[in-house]
Parts: sequence; structure tokens; C-alpha cells
Amino acid sequence: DVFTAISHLEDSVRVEVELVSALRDYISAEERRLDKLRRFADESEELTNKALENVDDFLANPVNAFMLVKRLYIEWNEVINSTKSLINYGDLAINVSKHRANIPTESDLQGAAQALLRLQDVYKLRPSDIISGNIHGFQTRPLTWQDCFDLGKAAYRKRDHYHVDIWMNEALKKWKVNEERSEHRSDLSIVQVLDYLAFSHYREGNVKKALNISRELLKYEPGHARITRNVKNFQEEIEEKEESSRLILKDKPSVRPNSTYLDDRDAYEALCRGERRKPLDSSKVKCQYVTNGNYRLLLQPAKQEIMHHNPRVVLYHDVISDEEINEVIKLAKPKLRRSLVVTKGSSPSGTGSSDAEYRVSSGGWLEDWDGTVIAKLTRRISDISGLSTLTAPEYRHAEALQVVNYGLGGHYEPHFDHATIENSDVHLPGSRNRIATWMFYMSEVKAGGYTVFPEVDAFVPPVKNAAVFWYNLKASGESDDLTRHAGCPVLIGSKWVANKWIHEKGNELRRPCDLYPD
Ligand SMILES: O=C(O)CCC(=O)C(=O)O
Ligand SMILES: [Fe+2]
Repeated sequence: DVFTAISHLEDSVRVEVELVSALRDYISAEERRLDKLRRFADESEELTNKALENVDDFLANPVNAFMLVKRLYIEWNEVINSTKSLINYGDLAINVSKHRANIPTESDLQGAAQALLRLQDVYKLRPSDIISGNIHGFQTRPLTWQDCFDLGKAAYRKRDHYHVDIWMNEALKKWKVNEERSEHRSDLSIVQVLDYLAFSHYREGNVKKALNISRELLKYEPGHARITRNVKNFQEEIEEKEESSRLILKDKPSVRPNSTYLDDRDAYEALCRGERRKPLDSSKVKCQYVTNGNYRLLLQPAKQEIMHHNPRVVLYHDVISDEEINEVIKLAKPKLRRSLVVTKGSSPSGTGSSDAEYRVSSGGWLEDWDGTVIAKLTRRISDISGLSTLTAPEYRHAEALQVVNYGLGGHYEPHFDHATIENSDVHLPGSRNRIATWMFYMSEVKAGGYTVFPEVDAFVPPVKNAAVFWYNLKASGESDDLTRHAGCPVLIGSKWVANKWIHEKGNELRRPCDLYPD
């Protein structure tokens, strides 16, 4: 019993001194933790305020969109986990679970990173431009070394060595610059970057590079057991190989992977960048008013711009109003689901994951009876194209309207709209093949997002309020293989389109079959 002797109480005083000091340590640790949370809340608030000034403009920039996904997935999860055990966590927990569906997941982060890497490749963006946050003149917050590291990690997960090499090296460069300014607290990060980089090189067969990088890593963390073992193994492997082949081992340069195995990828991407585009033969008419002999077009003929002659691809200007677009988007939003691709292209079987990258968008179908605006548009398509677009169940001459919104860096790689010998899944039973494609452009895309035809180097810019039209089949009903086309990745902005696929059935007399294809 402490109270029975003053000398015991003297000890208690000393104990209390120690307790106070421990409590003070605890309070400072809590304050540091709270400071960190407060800084994170301030930063997030600043960013969301900026985003809210104009959400469309903000998300139009793919770097902003990537960072938003990253912040919500990684940083908020950290916040949530670090506060989970605390007493006052309740409200935050309720909010988090209420919004679960809109909080990005790991696969969203992977998709967002993949999108940035796709844009980097297709539009030949320099890493330094992406890092400085300047994409075609649209400015965002610059990337940190951690952002570069996350891009590298996303590439690593896809076994995409080419991008691991680029982005881990960018992370290193940035990390070293920061170090010179002594903005660093621990060496953990650089060790992680080097670890990824070394192993990625090793997987590629670049053992010498893997060895050098691992040695550099050991300078930062001399006792690292696994890396020490790797260094030994890499050395042995190099010696063995050089002995048996009597050649000095050389590292291969890393090349960009062709994940969807497209033969015409380079042509497609060059067109997207604006290379290979040929001007139309200027001796031929380019713009004209058309009525197709239809009395409904007499007072206001359609404004037709010819984009290509063979196959004939035309763009009709001002065929859907802003009000109609808003109505269509409103009707479609609740129906949007991730687009699936039926065709596997020519990807070797067993490669699996490539399908996901083939088409990055969400779509929904609208029938004529889903809204008067849809029935009106279907009628207009018929008036202008001269084809039947009846969509009553007993008279299916065309499919429902397919409304599509592209995602971050969204695109649709080269494909045919109609059924071909390799791909017979697209036509409706009984209504035969997709004779023609009509596609409305329903948003202004600030950069990228062209519709391109790599077989003939034709291209159509996504002009808001316009619609593109072409025949997929020749007059004989044969496939017109020159209509292979693609939707280029959206670089800046959001792309909405709506497709109407018109079928052969019901159009036998409007576009009669001919003995000769042309
Ligand atoms: O978005 C584009 O430009 C092309 C879309 C397309 O080809 C399709 O949806 O079938
Ligand atoms: Fe298409």
C-alpha cells in the first residue's frame, strides 16, 4: 500500500514524471497523425473545390481523372484504415459504406493507369509532358514521384516491362531531385522502385541490368537479404551463360507490348495522331444539301459532308439538337453498362486479358418506345439515309439506339460493325446483316476520339450534333472489308456517341441487291 510510507509516495512522484513524459509522446504522436489527416483533408478540399468549378473540364483531363481515382482508392483507404479503430470513427464509417459503389476499386486504378499509358503511346506523349501535367495545353497538377511509381506498378501488374522501365526510371529521377533538395524522410521508397525495376528487367531476360540495379539498391539498404541473394544468383547466371555461349550477354531494348494483337495497330494509331490522313480529291464535291427526294427534307435539307469516297463515308451536320442530346443522355445514363466485345480479334487463344483493352466504354440500348425523342431520331435517320429503320418487334429493320460513353482514355479498336466470316455474332436473327451504320456524335471532344478507317486512311472528327453514315455491305450483300474502323482514344474530354445499326431486312427495295458488288 503506497500510502503507508512517504518513501513509497516519493517513488510515485517519479513514476508520474515518467507517465507525463509518455503521455506527452502519445499526444505528439496523435497530433502528428491528426496534422497529417488535416493536411489530407485540406488538400482534398482544395482539389475538389477546383474540380467543382467545372467538373466536365476537370475530368476532361486524363491526368486529373487518374489522380482522382488514385486519391479515392489509395489515399482515402489509408485514411479509413488509420481511423478504423478509433472511437469517433462512426460517422466516417457510415459515409464510406453509403458511397461504396462510387469509390474506385483496385481495378479502377489499374484501368486508369492503363488509360494514361495508352494515351502516352497512341498520342506519343512525352513522359515529361505527362509529369508536368501539361497535355495538349490542358494543365493539371504535376505528377509526384509516387504517381510515377504507381504508373510503373500498374504496368508491372500487366507484365508490361516497357512501361515499367519508363515510369520507374521517371520515379527515380524525380526521387533523386527531391533528395538533393532533401525533401525525403526514408529510403524505403527508392528501394521499392529499384526492386520493381530490377525484377522487371530480370523477367525480360536482361540479367545484367537486373544485376546493376540490384547492386544500386544494396547501397541504400546494404542488409537486404533477398536482394543480396539475387545479386549472387544473377552473377552466377551471367557467368554460366557467357561461358556456355562464349558471348558477352547483351540486354535487349524494351519494346512496347501489343496486348490486343492487332495487325493494323500502327496504322490505326498513326491515323489517330493525324498522320497518314490524305486530303479528299478536291475535284469532287465535298459538301452538299440532300433531300433524297423525301418531302420531309424539302424545307430543311440535310447538310452532307463527304469524308471519303470508297467506301463512301458521309457526315451529316446538325442532325441532332443539344436538347435532344441531353434527353438521350438522360434516358441512357441509368442503362449504361460496361461494353463487352463479342469479337476476340485475332488474339492468340489463352491470352485472355487483352479483351478488356479492346473496347473501353459503357453503353446502353434505347428503344423507340423508351422516349418520344428516340422515335423521332429513328425517323430522322430513315428520312436522311433513305433506309427503313422500323423497330417494332414484328418489323425489325434496325436495332435499338446504342448510346455509348467512353471512359478515361476510352477507345474502340479496329473492327467491323457487320457480321463477317470470322465474326457472325452481331446480326439479329431473321433481319440479316447490318447493312449500314449511323452514328450520332453527342459531345464535343477537345482532343482525340476521331473515328478512323485504317484500311483507307479515312477519318471523321467527332463533331457534336453531327452523325456519320456508311454502308458496311456492298450492293451484292458482300462484306465491304474497307469499312474496318475504330474509335480513337479520347485524349481530352468526354465522348458520347449513339449508334443505329440498320439491317438488310426491310431494305431490299430501298437498297436493292446487285449482281456486281460495286
Ligand atoms: O466511337 C467511335 O468513333 C466508333 C464507335 C464504333 O465504331 C462502334 O461503336 O461500333
Ligand atoms: Fe463500329
